[in-house]
Amino acid sequence: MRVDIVTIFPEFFSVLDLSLLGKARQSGLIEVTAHDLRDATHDRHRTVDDTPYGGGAGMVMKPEPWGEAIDGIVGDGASDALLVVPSPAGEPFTQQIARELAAEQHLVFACGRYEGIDQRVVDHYATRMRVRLISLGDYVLNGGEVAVMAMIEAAGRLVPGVVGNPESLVEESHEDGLLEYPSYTKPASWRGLDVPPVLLSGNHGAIAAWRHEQQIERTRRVRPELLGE
Ligand SMILES: N#Cc1c(-c2ccc3ccn(Cc4ccncc4)c3c2)n[nH]c1N
Repeated sequence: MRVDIVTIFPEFFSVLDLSLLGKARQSGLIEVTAHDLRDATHDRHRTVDDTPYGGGAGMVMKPEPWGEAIDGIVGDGASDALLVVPSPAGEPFTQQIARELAAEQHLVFACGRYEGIDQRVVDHYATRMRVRLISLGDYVLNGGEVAVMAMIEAAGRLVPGVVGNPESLVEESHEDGLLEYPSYTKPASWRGLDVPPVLLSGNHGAIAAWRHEQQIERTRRVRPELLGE
């Protein structure tokens, strides 16, 4: 998988050199490149924003630098890459979307700032490639970088070979539509709190049943809508 990120804060993504995704990059499973949008400007102040047509507070990101930056990644014609634009107006990011992103060969993320990116950037690239506006959640961030970091981590860990033991991906929250069961490790008793005895029983059938019941109970308590309730 190739991942290109366009942002005015490319250094924000240096953290992707660490941990699991760092290993995936070193092994060539995932190639991540952060591009500085200001490298696609040509004025002395490296301007990427301007006042909004129609008035209003804040600034809007100019279309020209975005056009030059994204063309520099996908060329100037049609592209099979998927352009992902984090936006408060986007579709809610879910595990299913993470799976869909993980199946892509080439992802291009456009990280906006200020009040967002001139709409014509999305409109233009929608004529040349698939474009998805995706929201991290129903709260307001100052830009797209945090959202893109979450999307890259959520999708990257699903890319075959990135996670050592694929089994560990199966029993996670949201993977089967339920929240995950509680986990325990040694010691068997800690500050007067004991590990549920069934987990020490060695009875794998009873353990699986208990874990599933815990998933249902936790999902009903915390996220009843996932059960259609
Ligand atoms: N994904 C996602 C997001 C964002 C988000 C994403 C990109 C940009 C670019 C600029 N801003 C700032 C802004 C713009 C317009 N309205 C309010 C704030 C962004 C916010 N906020 N909340 C989310 N869940």
